[in-house]
Amino acid sequence: MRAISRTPLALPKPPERAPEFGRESLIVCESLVRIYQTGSIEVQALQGLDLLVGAGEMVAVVGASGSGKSTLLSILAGIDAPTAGKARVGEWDLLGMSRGARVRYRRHTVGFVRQQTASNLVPYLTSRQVVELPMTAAGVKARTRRQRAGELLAALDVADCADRRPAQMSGGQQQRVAIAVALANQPQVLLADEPTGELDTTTSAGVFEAMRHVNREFGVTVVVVTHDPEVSGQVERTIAIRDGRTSSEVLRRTETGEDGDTRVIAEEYAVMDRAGRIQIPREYREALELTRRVRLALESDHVTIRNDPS
Ligand SMILES: Nc1ncnc2c1ncn2[C@@H]1O[C@H](COP(=O)(O)OP(=O)(O)OP(=O)(O)O)[C@@H](O)[C@H]1O
Repeated sequence: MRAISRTPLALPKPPERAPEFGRESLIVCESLVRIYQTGSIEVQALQGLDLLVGAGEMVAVVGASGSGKSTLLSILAGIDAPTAGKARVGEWDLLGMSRGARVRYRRHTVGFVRQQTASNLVPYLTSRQVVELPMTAAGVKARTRRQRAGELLAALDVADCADRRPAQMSGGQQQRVAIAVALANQPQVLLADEPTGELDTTTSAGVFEAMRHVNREFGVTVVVVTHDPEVSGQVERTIAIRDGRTSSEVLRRTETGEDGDTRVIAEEYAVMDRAGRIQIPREYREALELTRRVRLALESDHVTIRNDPS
């Protein structure tokens, strides 16, 4: 229950019809719900998550273990289907897809890189062969396949690994080849679930730089789940998920000071859902002893939240 103080303000009239949520975005999740049922136990992995990602963006998704990051990525990858809500990637509505559409979506629109280096590749295939595999499935001609595989391996700095099998490569090289595989059919979106989780810090930085490179070079939109603050600190937008919902976002920009030095400015924002709900961080609530009932007041350019002394 909130007390809303009545400040006499002339409010602008709301538009007659609200614009469609995320109309301009490539990836749109709205009130996304995923419930897993195991026997009589129900787990709500996603509990009304909202997310917008624009074409060409590179974003990191962070959150505690069990917060729903992998579930979100599996849904975006077309591997898992949501229980309710809305999920759209480009033209594709991920809730109502037929089996055939799902195959086409996974083959052409998204590429997926997993954490386990070994599970991204095939032990008996060379890098060139494994990069060609998705193109063969898509009916790409042999000459084009060979040429594109060579270009991708070169772009990811593993051209020298073209004739090697996974066992003959380092973990970092394997993940670079895995990114090349994920990009084989020129997807709009590259999804990576903890792609550097099994790698040491230096190797992980190199693999992450390779993803930034493909984001810039090929314009592919990248969504990367990570636990690594080093990784999330290098993208312009980090989305934090808590209990199956988007809780906050950090935006980073580079600024050049008067001394000519460039520095990164990071600002954290709370995320408001479409119903107007926001989560006030615990330290703010504790500092002002905000408990169940608070006063909201509309000022000319901001809203205040105050403790209700009564
Ligand atoms: N196939 C499944 N069956 C039942 N419950 C599941 C399944 N997959 C995930 N869950 C549950 O859903 C919740 C979210 O899991 P998810 O793997 O998406 O979290 P996460 O943030 O990726 O965690 P981590 O960082 O540990 O990988 C967890 O409580 C998890 O136990």
